[in-house]
Amino acid sequence: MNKELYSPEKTMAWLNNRLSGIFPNVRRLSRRELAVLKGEYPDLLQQGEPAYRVALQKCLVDVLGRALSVRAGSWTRSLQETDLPCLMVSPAGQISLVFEFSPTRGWGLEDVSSREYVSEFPDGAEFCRIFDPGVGANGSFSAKKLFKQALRERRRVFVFSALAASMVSFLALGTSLYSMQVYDRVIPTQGYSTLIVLTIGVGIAIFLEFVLKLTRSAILEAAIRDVDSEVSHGVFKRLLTIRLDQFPASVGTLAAQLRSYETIRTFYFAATLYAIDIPFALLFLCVVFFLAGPVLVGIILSFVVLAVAVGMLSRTQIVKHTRTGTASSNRKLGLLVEAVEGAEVIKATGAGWLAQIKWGSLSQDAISDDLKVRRYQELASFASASMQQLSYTLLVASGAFIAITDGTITMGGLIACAILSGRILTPIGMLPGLIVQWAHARMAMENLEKVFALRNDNDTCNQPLVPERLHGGYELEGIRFTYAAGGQPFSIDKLEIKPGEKVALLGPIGAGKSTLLKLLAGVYAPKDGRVLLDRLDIQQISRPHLSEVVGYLPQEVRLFAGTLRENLLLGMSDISEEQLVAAATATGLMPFISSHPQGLDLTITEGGNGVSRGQKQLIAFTRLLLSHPEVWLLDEPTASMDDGSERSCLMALRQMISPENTLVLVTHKPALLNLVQRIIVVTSAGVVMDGPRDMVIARLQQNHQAATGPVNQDVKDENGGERHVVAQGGAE
Ligand SMILES: Nc1ncnc2c1ncn2[C@@H]1O[C@H](COP(=O)(O)OP(=O)(O)OP(=O)(O)O)[C@@H](O)[C@H]1O
Repeated sequence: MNKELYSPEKTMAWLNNRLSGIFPNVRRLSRRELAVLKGEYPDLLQQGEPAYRVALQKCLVDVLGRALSVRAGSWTRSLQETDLPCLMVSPAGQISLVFEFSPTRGWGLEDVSSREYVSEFPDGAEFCRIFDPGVGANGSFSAKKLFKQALRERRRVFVFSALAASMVSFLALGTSLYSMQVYDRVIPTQGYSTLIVLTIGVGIAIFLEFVLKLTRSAILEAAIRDVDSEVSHGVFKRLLTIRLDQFPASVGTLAAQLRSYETIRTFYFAATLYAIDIPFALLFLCVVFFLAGPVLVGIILSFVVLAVAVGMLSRTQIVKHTRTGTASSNRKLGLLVEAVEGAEVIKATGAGWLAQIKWGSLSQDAISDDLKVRRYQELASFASASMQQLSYTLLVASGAFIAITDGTITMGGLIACAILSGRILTPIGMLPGLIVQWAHARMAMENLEKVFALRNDNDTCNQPLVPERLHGGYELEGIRFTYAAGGQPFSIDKLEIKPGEKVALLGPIGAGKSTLLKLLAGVYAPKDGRVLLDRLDIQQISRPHLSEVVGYLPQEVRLFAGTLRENLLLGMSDISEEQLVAAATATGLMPFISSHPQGLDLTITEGGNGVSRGQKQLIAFTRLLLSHPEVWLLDEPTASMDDGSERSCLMALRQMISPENTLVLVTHKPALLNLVQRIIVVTSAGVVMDGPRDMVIARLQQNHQAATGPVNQDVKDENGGERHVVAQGGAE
């Protein structure tokens, strides 16, 4: 037995490499993350029965797939060329990757230690397709692809649905032919025994139809749940990979756009089921033709034309009003979010009435469009119901007329046609509603595609770089960056930061210091020019890898709902309790943790409510210390701290930042300048001063004195010594 094939550690490492090689947007897990996953599979795979190993290997694929954010399809016993790449588990519990099919060499198989071509798979082997939801062949995301992929995966459900629909239709045919037989044969001949047999037969048919419908509905429900989970997974994944500078300004619009996948999913299912039912309506139409001739078929076809016309007419109006209505309701949602988050300011400034007026006017717009959409929807549904009744009446009247005048239709035949017409007219009557649903789904898809069209992290390269080690040397040349909302572009002609340099960025408010820091963190991409980190384009370095190496502490600290411990360990998995306590002690967070009865399990509510601004900053700071980055990018890290906390944080930074680590610091606090040897002064015109710390401070003070007279304010630095405040606006 080849033990390597059963080793979860080796299998995971091998699959991790192979899958991230196959799918351009799949990030390779770090050794640390793999170690955590592996913890779930203590050498169990090497023991046990083959069947047990097979189950564990499947579990391993599932867990690893979820961690890598790829999806494993359902396990099957057959394999087609179109299903590649896929994973195979042999009956002995060996896992292999089926990577290609060659007409001459056969199936390409690879496992932990070898590669080979085989013409046949071992008996009882099981396969599962591996795919990246929403990712096209060229690595591009598209909402349409995401849905198509999810539905294609469940094509078996639709095949079953079609089969069930065909059986239900034949059973329905039985019910209508039963009426015909009763009227034409049983009543004239008084055939009681025939009546009993026919009635029992129809009773069984009705029961079977009921069971089939229940089964079909349960299977479809499961498929809807699966599609929903897959699509929502893909949509959320897309949200997480949008590059930060691409995020739309309105939260309401973005949330509504992302949520719209539910409308699309509902339509896709309704349309697919409708399409499955249509051939059977045609079958019934043929039966009507044979029983009653072309006149009755003509009446039904006229109803089809009218139903489509009603649907299309109302669709145009619905699209128009949905478009304007959606914009208003998105703005309403945005205002709601703003009002909740800014409740403090609204109360303090007494601006509630202004928000109320805005809310009122947006509500009016939204409701008036909503009502118009509703009106056209109802118009379509009432018109189709009336037309359906009219067609039925016309059908019966014409049938009766034919039966009286030339007798080509028997009474039984007419009754069978009337029953069958219900089966044909009902789906046709649903057509206007479906057309309306299509209009909504198309708009939802348009909105979702707008989100999918936003640029994402690492979208300039197919296989993002994962360098073994980054030293933190930056080179920026010809940088030009503009916010999507517009405004003055931020530009830098040339800037170099050597590995291990400790730099402060100073400048007046709104000069672009935070923007520059985000460019250095790689979360923003410049419009022109490139930010190079260790000579590599930072946009080509894998985003998750960059997050591990580059520690970026933003100005606005955001905590997430959960516990304090979860917030401190965000994105990290192998931090021990001792390390956590040591970091919290170093930053001065420990007294806060100890003073609270829940300690590290303190509940943090959505948006980080429940802790003060300074505490939030301390938590974020402690989190950064725990992550041990190579490059430290700090945006006013102590802005909300008191002197004591600031001193603790400064000491912690001194201890943690090694001489090899690069530090870029934005600050308005003089005490922090003790950490750096170089100062870069930035204004809206770009870099205006750059040099050794003391020289730049001296020049800034000279500029300040020249502008305002010799007024210098002295403050104590972190060690209690006197320092001069650096004039932030002095460079202007
Ligand atoms: N999300 C945004 N959308 C549009 N413009 C923005 C956005 N964020 C910042 N700006 C603009 O970009 C410019 C630079 O902003 P930035 O936050 O980088 O300045 P800063 O030097 O860090 O200021 P401060 O010292 O106040 O933090 C400002 O004029 C600001 O108005």
